[in-house]
Amino acid sequence: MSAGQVAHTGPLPRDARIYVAGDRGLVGGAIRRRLEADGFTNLITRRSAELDLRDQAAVRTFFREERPEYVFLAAAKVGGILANSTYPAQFLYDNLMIATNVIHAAHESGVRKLLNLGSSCIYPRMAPQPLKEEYLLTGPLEETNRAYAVAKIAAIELCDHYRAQYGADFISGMPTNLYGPGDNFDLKGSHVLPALMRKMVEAQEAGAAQVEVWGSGTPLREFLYVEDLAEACLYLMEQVSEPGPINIGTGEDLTIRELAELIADVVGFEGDLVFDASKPDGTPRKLMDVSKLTGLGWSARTGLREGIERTFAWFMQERAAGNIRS
Ligand SMILES: NC(=O)C1=CN([C@@H]2O[C@H](COP(=O)(O)OP(=O)(O)OC[C@H]3O[C@@H](n4cnc5c(N)ncnc54)[C@H](OP(=O)(O)O)[C@@H]3O)[C@@H](O)[C@H]2O)C=CC1
Ligand SMILES: C[C@H]1O[C@H](OP(=O)(O)OP(=O)(O)OC[C@H]2O[C@@H](n3cnc4c(=O)[nH]c(N)nc43)[C@H](O)[C@@H]2O)[C@@H](O)[C@@H](O)C1=O
Repeated sequence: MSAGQVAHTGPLPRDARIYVAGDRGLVGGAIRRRLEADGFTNLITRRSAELDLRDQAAVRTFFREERPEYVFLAAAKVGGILANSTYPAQFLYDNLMIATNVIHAAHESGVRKLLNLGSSCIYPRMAPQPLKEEYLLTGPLEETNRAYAVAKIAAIELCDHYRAQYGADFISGMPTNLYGPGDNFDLKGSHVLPALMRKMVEAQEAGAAQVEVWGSGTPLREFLYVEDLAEACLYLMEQVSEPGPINIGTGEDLTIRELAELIADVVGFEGDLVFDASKPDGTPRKLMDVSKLTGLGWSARTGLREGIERTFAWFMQERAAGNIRS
């Protein structure tokens, strides 16, 4: 195949060999469930304890032996604002190694198509809003997640250069902040939505009158339900073949204070919200411009309240069963 002749679009065969990297996580789990529900019969998965994707030799052997035809790259070192700013070396190293090893091995072993997942934090901190794909690399990054963002930008570059030089059909989706069943509820490592949900449930049970919300409450964030994201990933894999990031979001945002109030309403927490200004706010706003993806034919369907209600139901059920990650 010559460079540039790289488009693999159209429905994936139901018996295609598909590797979902990171299938025990929030995103990979939702992608695996989506594929199973759609009748895909030949899914390949590995836990990190079985295959450490930072290990180049192990990754190369895995791809040689398993010969996946399609790859959803949803394995990464991931966390909220505190984890990102406390462990920048690990966020940079792990994510560079995972992306480099998987993308290179996918190329070497002849993978037909790969979807690389990044994040909205790749865009400059003070980029105009909403964030268009073309704003990539036009200004300085947000300090609290610069290490993670640099690794995610490197992964986009790998996909684009392997496409240009080798004709590899590797594409990159950039989701906004995600939430849903399977999320990380560990208060030190998690993102804001699961953190506030857990804090409010625990405050209610303890009869506490207040819950602590980090920062000023004024930053704006956009939230996409992870089952919508999984649908978008399959859509991209089947319908889209082009270089550069493709934003995946809802195109709507709200303040952290508004988010906290909405979660309190769903959970039934009636106490006070106390804002801890000693904790970082992070990026003031990162609203995705999703017109590229909507123009290609996909848009999100789950409203924020509905998504939070479903996540809350899942959280309470899994918590009762002792299955919550923390
Ligand atoms: N959560 C969010 O809000 C957002 C996430 N994303 C992107 O989505 C992708 C997935 O994130 P998410 O599902 O939230 O993350 P999770 O932390 O929920 O899951 C991460 C997954 O990666 C696997 N993993 C981590 N390190 C390694 C390793 N060294 N070797 C093999 N597997 C490893 C884990 O495997 P195991 O469990 O077996 O250890 C786990 O299955 C990431 O690329 C992230 O950037 C983008 C935007 C927002
Ligand atoms: C997905 C995305 O996720 C991260 O970026 P972030 O959007 O800043 O992430 P966050 O969800 O942790 O915080 C959002 C906002 O919410 C506030 N906040 C209030 N109270 C809590 C709280 O209890 N926990 C957390 N985590 N945040 C809280 C917090 O102070 C901040 O203002 C990066 O990892 C980045 O790399 C990335 O890709």
